[in-house]
Amino acid sequence: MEVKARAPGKIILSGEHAVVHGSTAVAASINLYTYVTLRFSTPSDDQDSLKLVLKDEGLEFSWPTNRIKQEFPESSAEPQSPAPPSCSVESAKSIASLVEGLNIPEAKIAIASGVSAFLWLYTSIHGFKPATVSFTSELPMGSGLGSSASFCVALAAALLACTDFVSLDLKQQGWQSFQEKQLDLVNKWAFEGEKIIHGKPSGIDNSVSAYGNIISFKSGSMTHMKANTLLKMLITNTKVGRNTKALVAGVSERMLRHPDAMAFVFSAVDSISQELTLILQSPASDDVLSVTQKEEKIAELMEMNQGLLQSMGVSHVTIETVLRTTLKYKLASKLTGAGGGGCVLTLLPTLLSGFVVEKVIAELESCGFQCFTAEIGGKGVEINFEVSS
Ligand SMILES: Nc1ncnc2c1ncn2[C@@H]1O[C@H](COP(=O)(O)OP(=O)(O)OP(=O)(O)O)[C@@H](O)[C@H]1O
Ligand SMILES: C[C@@](O)(CCO)CC(=O)[O-]
Ligand SMILES: [Mg+2]
Repeated sequence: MEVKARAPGKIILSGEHAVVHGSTAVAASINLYTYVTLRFSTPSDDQDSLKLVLKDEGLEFSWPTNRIKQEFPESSAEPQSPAPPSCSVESAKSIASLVEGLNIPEAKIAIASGVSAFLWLYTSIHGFKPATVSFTSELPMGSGLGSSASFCVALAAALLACTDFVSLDLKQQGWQSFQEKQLDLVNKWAFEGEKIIHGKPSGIDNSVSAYGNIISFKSGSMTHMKANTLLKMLITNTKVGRNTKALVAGVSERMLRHPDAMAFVFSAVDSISQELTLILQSPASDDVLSVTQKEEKIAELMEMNQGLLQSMGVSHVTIETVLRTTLKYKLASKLTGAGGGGCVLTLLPTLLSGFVVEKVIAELESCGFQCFTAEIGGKGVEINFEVSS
């Protein structure tokens, strides 16, 4: 049996980091995906191992099923429960031992946390069943666009689609969506994977990757919004690599050093995200004046949020360069995702001429950055049972 899943990346319009500490954040899916293909081995394959293929990295890993059984003697080849367990200290040790033997090249060592999340989700759902699981992604990894969450959501979706916990139409052609209850399950499992990669995720990234659209998220509860206001964002990748786990830990340390001041920062971010939620939920309008007024408010909220992100210590010299460059064209920008490098959003107002957009992009790209646009607020994770020839 072969199944494919794809899960989108995301942009955070407001509230990253503060959301980890209970503030509201607003995020939207983007039309860049991580794809996974899962194929269980058949007796004729004569394959008694679990294979992981990371196509973009040119990496392939394999674990004999006996080796997995040795680390997880309690696991079975059939899924035991629909509810995701959290990775215990014992299981984390077993996973570390399975990852240690892989000899991941030093330059690609960041991949180890993704491999660990893979092993945890796979063995928790399908035990030691032999299979080949391949990934490819349109998202730049570790750049603030939710590559880790889309990796976990796509994987959880493909794994659960092959269990009795989720019923899908195996004969339907092309991509199909999950029902709400099934999405809840996929999202819960993906969150466990994100915990392995991030340490302390808020859950916003996996939620927006699972459900799609635009969501306003606070302490695990969310309001789903359709994109009433058509937002056009330029995404600039500074190409400075960073790691969400370390950045989230850095903000928590600052919180411990300055609890009162940071509580005000988080509270200000909460107000910004709530105001943004109201703007995005307000009825769509064809009237140019009201569209422009909305965009001006959104631009100002983005600038205020960026200032607060700076005070959390998660900006970066390259992010500041993007901010300065876009400000020359009177355009508002903010970092998106964990910051520390990665991607920056710039609001492109409806009335902005294509000529100006081209000039901004040219100037940003002359600094060595990479610019692109993406569609915002599309579908979440989907599944496909078509067997490719
Ligand atoms: N396609 C993939 N294959 C393997 N591992 C992946 C893949 N995508 C993401 N990962 C794992 O996720 C890590 C990047 O996650 P991280 O949370 O730091 O960045 P991000 O998710 O891209 O950005 P943000 O969390 O700010 O949105 C990678 O180092 C790797 O371990
Ligand atoms: C930095 C953070 O707020 C967003 C990363 O995309 C972390 C999280 O919410 O899990
Ligand atoms: Mg991430």
